[in-house]
Amino acid sequence: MNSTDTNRPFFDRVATRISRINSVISVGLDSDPNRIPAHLQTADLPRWAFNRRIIDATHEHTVCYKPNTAFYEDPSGWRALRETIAYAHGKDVPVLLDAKRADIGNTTRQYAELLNKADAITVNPYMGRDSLQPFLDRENKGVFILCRTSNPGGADLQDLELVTGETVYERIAALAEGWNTHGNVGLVVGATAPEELESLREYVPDLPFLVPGIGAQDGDPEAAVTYGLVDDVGLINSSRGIIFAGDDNGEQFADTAGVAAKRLKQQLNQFRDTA
Ligand SMILES: O=c1ccn([C@@H]2O[C@H](COP(=O)(O)O)[C@@H](O)[C@H]2O)c(=O)[nH]1
Repeated sequence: MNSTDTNRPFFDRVATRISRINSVISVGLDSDPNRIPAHLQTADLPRWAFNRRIIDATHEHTVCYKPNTAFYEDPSGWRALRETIAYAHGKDVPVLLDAKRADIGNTTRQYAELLNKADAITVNPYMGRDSLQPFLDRENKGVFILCRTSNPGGADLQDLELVTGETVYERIAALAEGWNTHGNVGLVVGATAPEELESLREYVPDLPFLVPGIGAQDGDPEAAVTYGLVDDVGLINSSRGIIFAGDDNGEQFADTAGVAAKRLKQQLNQFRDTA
């Protein structure tokens, strides 16, 4: 069964890939133009040249690629991203756009077009259900709602306690569960907040998590796996920790990334029930 067949629900496709390659890692393609090795800078599309080599070296360990759109939002960047998505699909790896979108109706309908080519997206719940509806309506695409983010300021708003006694992040999780009418919703919960990860897993036992924050942000890999997965389905992401693993400006950068992806897969597999 194909993991990029959009006739199948996103989380079924992820489950297929997890069991096929025995891995739960998402590789973040945050291909900062300033960090692309010198020998690729003269390519027609340096970010695409870089990503192609990273995909070649890492795909056998990778459940999903997660390009953050921040690194592609210029004309040649969008071209590089389109090529990257098609290439990942050619390796049967789904692509999750980390775009953190949402807006009022007509604008958010336009944002949801980002899903035409990709398999899943991250969205921001701040504007409420109608701002997410066009994403949620795409039944076979994954929608990951920011819940408890990994950055230090994630606590500023998300940890506030409401009059109901819940925290803001718990309220977001409860709302997300109600919005999950097609079974295509997950939450973004950072590995840098292991206690919140644990309490959210109890709060919403059925929602898979996308867990960023291991590697460069020094989050907790054991908590990421233990609480991020539901029936062994979820995505544990590392971006810079893989694609810039050696901080290697030379031609070996892709091999170094491949070794880092394999090592992370093996590290995370120690904490899975089924590995
Ligand atoms: O809470 C969040 C939400 C998203 N991210 C994104 O994930 C990657 C992490 O990159 P690393 O290099 O592995 O630190 C990046 O695209 C962030 O924008 C997050 O870190 N935390």
